[in-house]
Amino acid sequence: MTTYLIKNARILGGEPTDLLLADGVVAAIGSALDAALDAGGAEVVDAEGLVALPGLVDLHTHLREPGREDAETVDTGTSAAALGGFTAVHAMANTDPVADTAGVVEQVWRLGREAGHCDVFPVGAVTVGLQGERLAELGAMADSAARVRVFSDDGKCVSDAVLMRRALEYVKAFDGVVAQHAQEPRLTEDAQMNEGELSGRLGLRGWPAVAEEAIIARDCLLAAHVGSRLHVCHVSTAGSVEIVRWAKGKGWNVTAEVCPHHLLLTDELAATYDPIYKVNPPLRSASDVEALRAGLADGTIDVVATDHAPHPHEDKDCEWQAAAFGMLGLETALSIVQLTMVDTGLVDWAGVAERMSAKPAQIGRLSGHGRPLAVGEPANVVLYDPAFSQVVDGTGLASLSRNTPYVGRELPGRVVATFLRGTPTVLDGKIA
Ligand SMILES: NC(=O)N[C@@H](CC(=O)O)C(=O)O
Ligand SMILES: [Zn+2]
Ligand SMILES: [Zn+2]
Repeated sequence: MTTYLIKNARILGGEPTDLLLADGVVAAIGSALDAALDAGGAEVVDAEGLVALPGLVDLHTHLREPGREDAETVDTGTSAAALGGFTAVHAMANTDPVADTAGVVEQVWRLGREAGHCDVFPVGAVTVGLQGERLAELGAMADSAARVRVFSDDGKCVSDAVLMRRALEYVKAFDGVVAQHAQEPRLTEDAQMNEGELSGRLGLRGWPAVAEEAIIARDCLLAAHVGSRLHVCHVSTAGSVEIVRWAKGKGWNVTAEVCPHHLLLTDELAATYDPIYKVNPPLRSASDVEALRAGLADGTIDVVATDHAPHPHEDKDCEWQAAAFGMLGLETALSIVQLTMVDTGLVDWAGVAERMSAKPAQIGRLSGHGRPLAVGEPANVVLYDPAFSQVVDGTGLASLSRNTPYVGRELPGRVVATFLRGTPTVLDGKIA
């Protein structure tokens, strides 16, 4: 196994130092590590000007395999993840077949290992076939080789309160968590965009904030009632932030995520009628964006999760109403977080590491990820150039799909290298 000597990296944005990666761990940190070169030899990586972060962990990725390999595969999706600085992703269960059995989650987990770009932790469905009728075999998925700890019907809401309660109760046995896609179905029938003055003007059916907030409030109460762990997917409104803040204030075991696109983009983009901006939950108002940034900065929202949702062009290049919900996220996540949270002074690089590595790993109960960059820890490392800037053209993506909403935008930053347990998955900004 090759040893890597990373020269002059700024760990969490601090002073330049060297890191020696050997045998899968961070073997040494400091200056004068060149002795490693003389003894045995090491590959040198020049990290002058680069920030070193612990490998990023995504709690919310759609890899589409099995079933929609025309949109993404485990191989292409995890390539995109590595290029985005991720060393672990949680693969959502809304595949075909649905990941609602030990067999399917083990298949996805194995495909991740074979691809080798990052660790894949399958999310198990809460209900059989995401149908919201009866609980899936949560225990068998937890006990499988895939060791599932996160359960979600994402794409659909577990709207039945009794089922949600049972799921919350059940996952306690193995310290699991239910990740809820908070969308009250009756309030969002045929909903197309954020409900407001603009949806009326554009003639697109509105998606009211209360449809999200009502489910979050209910689920916080349910989680408290049964003493279980709730995670709220893709929080998108100021009111949702308030409810999560309230639940945390009560000491309840509730965590929440926000997506990069909800930290940057607003519902005004729907006026283009370009379905590239169609996403679930919808882009909201500028004041929601502000509240989401503030909530992420003060810790009310625990993590950034991409909700990377690839769709082939025939499902996106069509009329707004007919188009699929969802946008790509893995390859641009860190840049969007730099733009919206770091360059605005809301969080520093240590804060980014907390929200994109440590906390998501903790919520997913991953032991080998989200660890600090310290001697003896797994060598999961991202080298990132925050001074870089580029206009996104969208052609060089590793994802099989092309539905990124950032084409034509100037974004800061670039992932230069990613290491998974000491082995590079990305070098010079390319798959290693
Ligand atoms: N976010 C989306 O707009 N779409 C997701 C489903 C989801 O995350 O709810 C998808 O699977 O395409
Ligand atoms: Zn969702
Ligand atoms: Zn999703």
